[in-house]
Amino acid sequence: MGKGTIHVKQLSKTFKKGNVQAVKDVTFSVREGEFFAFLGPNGAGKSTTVQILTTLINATAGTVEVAEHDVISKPHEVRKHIGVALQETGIDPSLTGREMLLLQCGIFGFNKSEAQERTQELLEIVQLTEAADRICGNYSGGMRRRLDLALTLVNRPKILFLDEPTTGLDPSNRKSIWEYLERLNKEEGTTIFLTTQYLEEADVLADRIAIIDDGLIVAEGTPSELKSQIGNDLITMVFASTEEVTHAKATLEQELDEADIAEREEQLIMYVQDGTKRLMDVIRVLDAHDILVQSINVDSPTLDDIFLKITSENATQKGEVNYG
Ligand SMILES: Nc1ncnc2c1ncn2[C@@H]1O[C@H](COP(=O)(O)OP(=O)(O)OP(=O)(O)O)[C@@H](O)[C@H]1O
Repeated sequence: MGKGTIHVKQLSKTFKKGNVQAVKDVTFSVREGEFFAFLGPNGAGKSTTVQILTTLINATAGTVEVAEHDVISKPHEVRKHIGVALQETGIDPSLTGREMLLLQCGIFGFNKSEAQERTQELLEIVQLTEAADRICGNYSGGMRRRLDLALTLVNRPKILFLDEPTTGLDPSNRKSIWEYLERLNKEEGTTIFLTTQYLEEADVLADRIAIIDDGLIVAEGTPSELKSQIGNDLITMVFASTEEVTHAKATLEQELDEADIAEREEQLIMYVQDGTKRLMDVIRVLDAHDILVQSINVDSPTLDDIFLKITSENATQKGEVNYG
């Protein structure tokens, strides 16, 4: 236990409007000082979960404890220990960056000199010292995100919630946000709960990842645990047409025991434990059946592969279309 922990049990949220079940019986915990990523496509239920965890909306069912307090019965206690940066920033375009920060310090009860000191410190952390006295309305998207991050850090929160903090940013701005977050997590021990659609972001930053799809957690683990779930290697085969792909898949499944193969456009992806050894079998089968393959490679899986595999299995189980 500790102020930097999150415990979520059987959390569900149904929006009456449209009768949308946005979150379905979700259970997970985040440890003190952990960097936790909630990874999922558009509409998966990430923002809804963040809004419940940060006391902004109520759950339909389940229990949520953040910083050792129940979000329903003790929302004010929870808010004392958290920082929240949502997708829409709460920045007033007519104020300067410095004014925004001073205002935020005031909200948290800092006196004038404390507020000035903390503001200067935060401007330096997010590298906005030079732009501090310009109005926020003229800031670039990246600068606005950095200011937003600084605003969430004013009260030195034990837990920081970030809802897609780098969506829409260019690679260099994304990288600098990553660096601040890593520093904050490593040096200050801040627990970070981050939602993202970017696999690379979760892979680079997170100690642990939960993959959410259609309101359900479909996988959870460290980046390497998730990668090893689907085999150590991938054999990727490219064919000239989708008919060839379908024919090759059926043939390989018939000839090779327990072949785990997915279709993706003109490609077949085969999940295997030992890629180099299995490659020989694959070539032998394709050759024996006169199936022409345009290219064939052995690679290690990325989180992208895991994501596609898991979410397509989830869709198949529900009888929806496969990604193939
Ligand atoms: N206030 C609301 N009223 C009705 N439905 C809602 C509301 N907010 C979200 N939803 C629905 O709940 C589902 C989950 O939405 P949510 O915003 O949590 O997804 P997300 O994973 O954050 O997506 P994105 O990456 O696009 O932000 C979606 O189907 C969405 O349309």
